[in-house]
Amino acid sequence: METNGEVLFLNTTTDGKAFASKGHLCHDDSSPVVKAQTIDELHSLQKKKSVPTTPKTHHPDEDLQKLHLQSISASLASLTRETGPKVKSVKQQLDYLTPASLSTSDSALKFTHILYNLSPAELYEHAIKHEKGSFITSSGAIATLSGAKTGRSPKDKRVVKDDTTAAELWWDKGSPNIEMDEHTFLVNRERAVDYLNSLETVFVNDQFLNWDSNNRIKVRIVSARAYHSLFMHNMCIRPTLEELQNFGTPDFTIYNAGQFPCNRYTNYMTSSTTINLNLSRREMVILGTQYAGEMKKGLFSLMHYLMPKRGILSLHSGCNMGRNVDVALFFGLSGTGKTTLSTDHNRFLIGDDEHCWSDAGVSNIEGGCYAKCLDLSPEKEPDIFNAIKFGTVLENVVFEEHSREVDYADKSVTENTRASYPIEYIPNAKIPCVGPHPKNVILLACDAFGVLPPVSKLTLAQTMYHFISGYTALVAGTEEGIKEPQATFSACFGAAFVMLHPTKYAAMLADKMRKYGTTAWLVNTGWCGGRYGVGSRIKLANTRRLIDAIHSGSLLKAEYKKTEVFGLEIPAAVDGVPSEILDPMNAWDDKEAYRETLKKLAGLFKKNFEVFANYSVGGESKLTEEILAAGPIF
Ligand SMILES: Nc1ncnc2c1ncn2[C@@H]1O[C@H](COP(=O)(O)OP(=O)(O)OP(=O)(O)O)[C@@H](O)[C@H]1O
Ligand SMILES: O=C([O-])CC(=O)C(=O)O
Ligand SMILES: [Ca+2]
Ligand SMILES: [Mn+2]
Repeated sequence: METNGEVLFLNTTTDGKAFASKGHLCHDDSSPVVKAQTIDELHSLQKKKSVPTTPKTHHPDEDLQKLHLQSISASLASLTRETGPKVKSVKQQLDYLTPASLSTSDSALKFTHILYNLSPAELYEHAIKHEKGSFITSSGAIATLSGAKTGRSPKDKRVVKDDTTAAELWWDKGSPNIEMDEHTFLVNRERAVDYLNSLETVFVNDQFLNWDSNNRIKVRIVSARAYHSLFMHNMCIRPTLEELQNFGTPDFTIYNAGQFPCNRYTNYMTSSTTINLNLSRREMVILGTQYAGEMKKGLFSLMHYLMPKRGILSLHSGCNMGRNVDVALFFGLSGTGKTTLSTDHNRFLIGDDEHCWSDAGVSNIEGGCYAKCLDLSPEKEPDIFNAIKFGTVLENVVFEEHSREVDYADKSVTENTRASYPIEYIPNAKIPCVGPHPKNVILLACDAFGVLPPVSKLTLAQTMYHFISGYTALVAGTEEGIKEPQATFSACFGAAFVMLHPTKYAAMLADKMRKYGTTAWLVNTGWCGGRYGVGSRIKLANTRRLIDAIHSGSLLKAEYKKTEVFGLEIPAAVDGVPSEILDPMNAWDDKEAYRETLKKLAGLFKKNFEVFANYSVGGESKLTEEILAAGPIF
């Protein structure tokens, strides 16, 4: 208990009264006393004053901070139709807060305590105290339950169709953008805001998207759960104290009232869950689902709208970089290996799921990763396993009651168990998360039919064909209701998030690949030696070796032959990989079954592509013809 070089002792006098004496060493074995007169004082010593967070103790900026939080609270309470809560100058804030400006309902008068950009430790405490199902696991990560929904609800997504978006967005068959009108959006917004406002406390995160500083987007997330606030703390880019003080008005605001349902009798609603995007108001509303991935992918949809307007391609892809500054992008639908394969101990991680490709190179949109945890092991995925520590959010995992050891094989809650952690939890993360133009583009498909080769080289037209097709076979339930493997086509390897017509993104990709001389590959991370149920999933170690050969450039030098039907160029040999798996025809015992399955899959590709046959890619009829010809021929 040494302070300022002085020591305090508690001595007891003969009459039993305690007094503090200064400096006198007396050989008494009673321990030194704390420098506090009361319990409250003692507790106040435990915490050092800090910024930025909810002001609890006085510091010079207290008044300003208080006003800042009050203005957020007031904008929640107010029934204004403003574009989200605005942070104003002190003078404006004072005007804003005069009683005359508040309407007279009780909810408008209520002060909702704003917990602003809390730290992971503070959020842990809130979650553990107030949110059932929150526990500290043995590695220090916080385990949480996302409630009834353990995956996204794409059928419940609605996008406001107004004069601008009617013309700009993709609305046709196959589009993820199901329309709603402005009025209904406001009805749902009011419902979410009223719910949030009825709470004693709400969490507010002010953060950034996109490591490309010229194209950074400021987002505000208003949520009811510490789990949601910590998830977004991990997933978005965390501002420095200085950046936070100069944050100003957000470019986009999410109102997450996920515990509270929407009213099913509201127009356009088909269930009690709804995720609403209003691009003109720059707002998003979530009702009836607590699955945190809705916020992450809602913001990704926003980027899929904003970035192409600036000539920047937004991509559902992972990204890493070698020591030779060679960048690779990993495209693929959910569960195909973007996170697993971009997290590579021998390379620098730029990001695992969402990127931008501009004239300056690539940049990660996010500040964190979101890894699938089912069957996670320290042997196969050491970097991800070790990232699951204090600060990491573990969703829907099962753990041993006493030791709190997580059992990653247990899918009692869901197959879509997840870990969300800040990107710097991966030891070789490249920070800032930006890199030069990609040398390789790897299209990942988890082929449950087992007929696509483990690796093949693509022509530009084939790349476009497979990019627009976006094939995989979903295995786990990232999307509500999908439990069995099933062939899926999802344009741009993420149709659930595109806002514009897929050919717009495809044309930009073709353009950039040509300009920067990027080579593309198709990698099957799925089945081998037979379809699901007969063959087995390609060993992760083998996929990693194939990808190593792409990165090193050695695969470019291999001898190639063309496969039947899909016309894919497959290598005869790859270092360290059994050659018999490289040609799926060899890997299957039953050749007849192989040919039949191959044709079946080719038919599914063809049928899926019909809707795109009438679109020209980037207004180039030549490229469009080439793309159509690059599909399966049978
Ligand atoms: N050969 C393989 N290649 C890649 N992943 C494999 C392979 N075999 C098994 N897996 C497993 O498949 C899963 C791939 O999931 P991953 O988190 O990388 O998906 P993702 O593409 O990032 O999806 P999302 O967009 O939903 O985050 C991991 O659990 C990984 O362990
Ligand atoms: O959004 C999610 O729930 C997980 C994810 O990354 C995806 O589905 O692509
Ligand atoms: Ca991922
Ligand atoms: Mn994803």
